[in-house]
Amino acid sequence: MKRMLFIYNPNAGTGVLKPKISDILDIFTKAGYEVTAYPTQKKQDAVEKIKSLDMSYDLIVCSGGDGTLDEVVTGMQMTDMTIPLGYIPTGTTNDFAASLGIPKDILEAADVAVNGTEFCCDVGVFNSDYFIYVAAFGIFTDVSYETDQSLKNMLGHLAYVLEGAKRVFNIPSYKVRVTHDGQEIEDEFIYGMVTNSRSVGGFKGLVGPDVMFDDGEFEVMLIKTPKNPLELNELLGAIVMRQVNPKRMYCFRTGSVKFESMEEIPWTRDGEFGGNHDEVVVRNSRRALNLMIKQETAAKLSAEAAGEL
Ligand SMILES: Nc1ncnc2c1ncn2[C@@H]1O[C@H](COP(=O)(O)OP(=O)(O)OP(=O)(O)O)[C@@H](O)[C@H]1O
Repeated sequence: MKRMLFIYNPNAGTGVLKPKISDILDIFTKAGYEVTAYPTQKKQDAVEKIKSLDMSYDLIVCSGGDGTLDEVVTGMQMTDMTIPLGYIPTGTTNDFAASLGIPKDILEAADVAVNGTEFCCDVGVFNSDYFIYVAAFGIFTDVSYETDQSLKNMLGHLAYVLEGAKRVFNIPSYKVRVTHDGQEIEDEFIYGMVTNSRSVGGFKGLVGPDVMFDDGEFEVMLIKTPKNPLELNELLGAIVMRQVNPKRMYCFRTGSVKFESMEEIPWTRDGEFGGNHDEVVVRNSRRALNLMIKQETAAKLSAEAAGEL
C-alpha cells in the first residue's frame, strides 16, 4: 500500500475543510493510500513537521491557504524531498492554485491530488528561505499579514481591500539598488515583486501572459515612486489598462536578482510576512517542486511552453 501524509491547517480560510475531511479521506483511500493525517497546531508547524518526518511517504497532500502551502514546500526544500505534493486550497485567496488550474472545489482538488499528474514547477530561493509564487515589498504587500485571521475569515477578500485602501494615502517609498544579469538599477520604488504566477493578489494579467512556471526564470516588476500627480496618473493608467509603462515601472525576467537598500524593508513571501531585509538575493530553483495538477492543465502548460498556444 502507498503511504500518504495529509497535512492541513484546520483554521484556514472559512474553515471549509472540516466538514469534508471524511469524504477527502475516502478519496485518498480509494486511490490506494494509507493516510497519516496531521492538523497543524500553530505557525511554522508544517515546516517543523516535514523536517522531522521519521518515515518515508509516497505522496504528501497539504491543505490550507498560501501560507500553509509555503510552509510545506519550505520543509520539503530544506530536506531535499522530491516526492510529489498534492494541494487542496482552502485559504482566502489561493492565488497560486488558481494560476495552476487546481480546482476550487475541495473534493475535486482532493481527486487531482491523488489522480492528477506530476508537474515540476520552479521554487524561489529568498536568501535562506523559500517561496512558491511571489516575494514582494511595498504597497499592498503588508495587507495580508497585518489582517488577522479572524477578520480575514469573516470578510474574506473585502478585508484585503479595506486594509489596502487605508494605506493608499500613506505610501512608503524605498530607495533600492537592484542588480540582475550584469545590470544595475537604482531608483525609488513603492512596490517590487518577483513572481512565478499569473494571478497575484487578483491583479490578473498585470505581469502578462508569458509567465511560465518551469522555465527557471521569474518575472520582476518594480514600480517607481510617482513624484507628482501626472506621474501618479500615468501609473494608475498603466495598472488599469494592465499595460506596462516603461516610464513608471521596470519589468524584466531573470533567474537571479539582488535588492540592496540602506534601510531595512519589510518583505512578504507567498502572502505572509517574510522579514525585514536590507539585502535580499532571490534565485530561481528550476523545477524543484513536483506538484500534482490536472492532466489537462499540464497538457496546456506544455503546449504553451512549446509555443503552440
Ligand atoms: N492551528 C493553527 N492555529 C493558528 N495558526 C495556524 C494553525 N495552523 C497553521 N497556522 C498558520 O496560519 C497562517 C495562515 O494559514 P493559511 O495560509 O493556511 O490560511 P489563510 O491565512 O486563511 O489563507 P490565505 O493565506 O489564503 O489568506 C500560516 O502561517 C500557518 O502557519
